[in-house]
Amino acid sequence: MSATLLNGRTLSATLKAELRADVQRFLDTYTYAPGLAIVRVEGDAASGFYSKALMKIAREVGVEARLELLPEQTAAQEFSALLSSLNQDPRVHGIIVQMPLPAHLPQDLVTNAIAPEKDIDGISPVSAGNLALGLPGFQPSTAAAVIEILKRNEIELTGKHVVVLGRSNVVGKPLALLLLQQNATVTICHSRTPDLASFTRQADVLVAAVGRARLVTAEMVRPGATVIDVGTNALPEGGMVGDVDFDGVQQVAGALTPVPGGVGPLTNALLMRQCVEAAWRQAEK
Ligand SMILES: NC(=O)C1=CN([C@@H]2O[C@H](COP(=O)(O)OP(=O)(O)OC[C@H]3O[C@@H](n4cnc5c(N)ncnc54)[C@H](OP(=O)(O)O)[C@@H]3O)[C@@H](O)[C@H]2O)C=CC1
Ligand SMILES: Nc1nc(=O)c2c([nH]1)NC[C@@H]1CN(c3ccc(C(=O)N[C@@H](CCC(=O)O)C(=O)O)cc3)C=[N+]21
Repeated sequence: MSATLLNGRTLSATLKAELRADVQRFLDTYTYAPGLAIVRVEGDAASGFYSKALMKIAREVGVEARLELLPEQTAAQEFSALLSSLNQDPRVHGIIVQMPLPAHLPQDLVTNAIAPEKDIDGISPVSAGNLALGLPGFQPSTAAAVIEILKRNEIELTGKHVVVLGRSNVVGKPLALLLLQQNATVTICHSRTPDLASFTRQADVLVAAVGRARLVTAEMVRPGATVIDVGTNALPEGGMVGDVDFDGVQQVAGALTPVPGGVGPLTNALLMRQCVEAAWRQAEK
């Protein structure tokens, strides 16, 4: 047996086409483009790649993006000052702060400093609270991408057992909440979970968001299950693999996302969608 590939690139192209049309409607209505600010503190190589990818997709859909690149040593005060000026800038509708940040910048200071209406990656406590309560607000784009890929491939979630590997604030935890909203039965596993395989083998849908290359092997997957690989792990020998052993797991899974070309491209498209959504909401106020 060989799993159906869930292609994130074609899905991302579809979303981009939808977004271009939406941005055009916005431009026809308001004469200025939706604006995005990408805030990156130097130091983490992977998020450098992510910034470039976001600039590119913004250009493709017509969002006006600017990159605020700060040196690694930036003081907390300076960082807050930048965020508060972006909060007040009427041409900036969405703000994304690239994670991870250097350890000297307190996480709560940063997340609290983003105005909730501009928090398009859903990292602030207000956004997280809205998500937990089922109120409208912005969702972390990676978690939203996982839901989108399942929905657009018509993979049923109601009543299904979804096992999420990883409990981070950007992926695992918000994803579990979104899955509950979709009426799934959700199990969250993490580094202290003993005998991971005993949980993963029960999954109708298995999501890996761990950051360990090829952690999920074929024996851990129930035959026919859907497997979503969020992991992006750079290999020492070059190249990138997911948290799933693709070659082995594709023999048993019913459907599987590749890395690259799976969740990643969709994450970027969904962040852009939330930015355009933020622009509409701010313009209509
Ligand atoms: N494609 C995309 O758009 C994105 C991809 N990513 C990728 O997704 C992966 C996860 O990212 P992120 O959530 O930020 O990572 P974090 O490092 O913040 O969280 C990893 C989670 O995995 C758990 N974990 C670690 N080792 C194991 C193990 N051996 N068994 C079970 N659970 C384990 C940790 O448990 P504990 O809490 O106990 O420490 C933690 O909850 C990374 O590869 C990252 O690069 C991230 C964001 C976007
Ligand atoms: N606030 C915040 N939100 C994030 O969502 C966030 C972040 N910070 N910091 C960095 C990580 C990383 N991340 C990725 C997004 C897309 C790809 C992606 O498009 N990957 C291509 C890889 C292309 C290639 O390298 O070949 C793919 O999977 O096909 C990867 C990684 C989001 N992150």
